[in-house]
Amino acid sequence: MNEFINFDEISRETWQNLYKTSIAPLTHDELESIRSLNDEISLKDVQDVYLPLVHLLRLYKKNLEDMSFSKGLFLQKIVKTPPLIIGISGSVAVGKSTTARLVQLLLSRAFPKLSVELVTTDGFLYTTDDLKNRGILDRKGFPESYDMERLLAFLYHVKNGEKCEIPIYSHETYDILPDQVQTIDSPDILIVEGINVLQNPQNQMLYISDFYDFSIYVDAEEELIEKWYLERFDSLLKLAKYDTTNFYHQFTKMSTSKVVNLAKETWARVNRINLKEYIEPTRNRAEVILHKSENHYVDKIYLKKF
Ligand SMILES: Nc1ncnc2c1ncn2[C@@H]1O[C@H](COP(=O)(O)OP(=O)(O)OP(=O)(O)O)[C@@H](O)[C@H]1O
Ligand SMILES: CC(C)(CO)[C@@H](O)C(=O)NCCC(=O)O
Repeated sequence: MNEFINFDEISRETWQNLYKTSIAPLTHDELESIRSLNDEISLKDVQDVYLPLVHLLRLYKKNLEDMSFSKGLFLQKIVKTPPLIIGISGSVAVGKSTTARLVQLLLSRAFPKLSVELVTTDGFLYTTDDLKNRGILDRKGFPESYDMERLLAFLYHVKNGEKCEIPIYSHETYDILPDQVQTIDSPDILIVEGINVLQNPQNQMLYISDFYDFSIYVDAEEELIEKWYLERFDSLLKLAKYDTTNFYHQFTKMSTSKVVNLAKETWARVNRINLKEYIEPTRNRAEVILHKSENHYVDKIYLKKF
């Protein structure tokens, strides 16, 4: 069966015209803040792809509010609208965090009075020491390397309007930062980004999928993702050159060909296998699939039919 049987495939040309009339163009300051996010982002993509996406998110938000209101009428009590939780998934290095930060910025603009928070599931990875003790240091990113119970509990507390503290992962130290936390204090919208967002742990009482009101899978051909992974590896190395505390510093002393081989091997042995075995199989759980081609250009969008 076609994997996308349950989706409408929408060309970029069709998508960009869907809600054009109702969206105000971005101001100079807004464009500048997007550029400072990542100066490679195509502003045309923002206008053509991400603004209609944010418009669609408005509909899901309205739906959540209407449902809470109707539930309140039924129960004859005030039911507070829970925060809207958006999941963003896809391969390592496909551009999830860049997409997530962009969506955060555009949602903050669409809803200036609301708080829009962003977390990454990387914070729920076990520490390097824990991974070593479990004998799974070479399985970082695979399902067993995350404390999924803790992620599930976190989503439950956020939906319940409670203040939470979660760990922070650093790509620079390649580990959870000791003694640092990110505080999430009852946001109106929470974006959760990570390779495992659409994976399905369940404890005895809770299903993780119940907590997401909307989800996005960022997709691209494997060869392109590998290329972006190798480029990002190179950027991390440049950042690490003079910083002895950085995990990547050790590789800055190696010859270029050795480093390229190491990065290629890590892609092939770890991230590619994870993509094929555990990440890509969750793709059709998303509400929207953003398909990217060369230079992160979004060429197709898939929207779930029902
Ligand atoms: N829209 C975009 N335009 C241009 N470059 C991009 C875009 N999105 C991502 N990139 C680049 O692609 C690389 C990977 O992006 P990013 O760090 O967002 O990926 P990720 O999926 O969050 O990765 P990870 O899971 O490892 O954290 C980075 O070098 C980033 O600068
Ligand atoms: C932290 C994750 C798992 C996800 O962001 C990834 O970036 C990672 O570190 N993977 C392990 C293999 C590698 O070093 O690329």
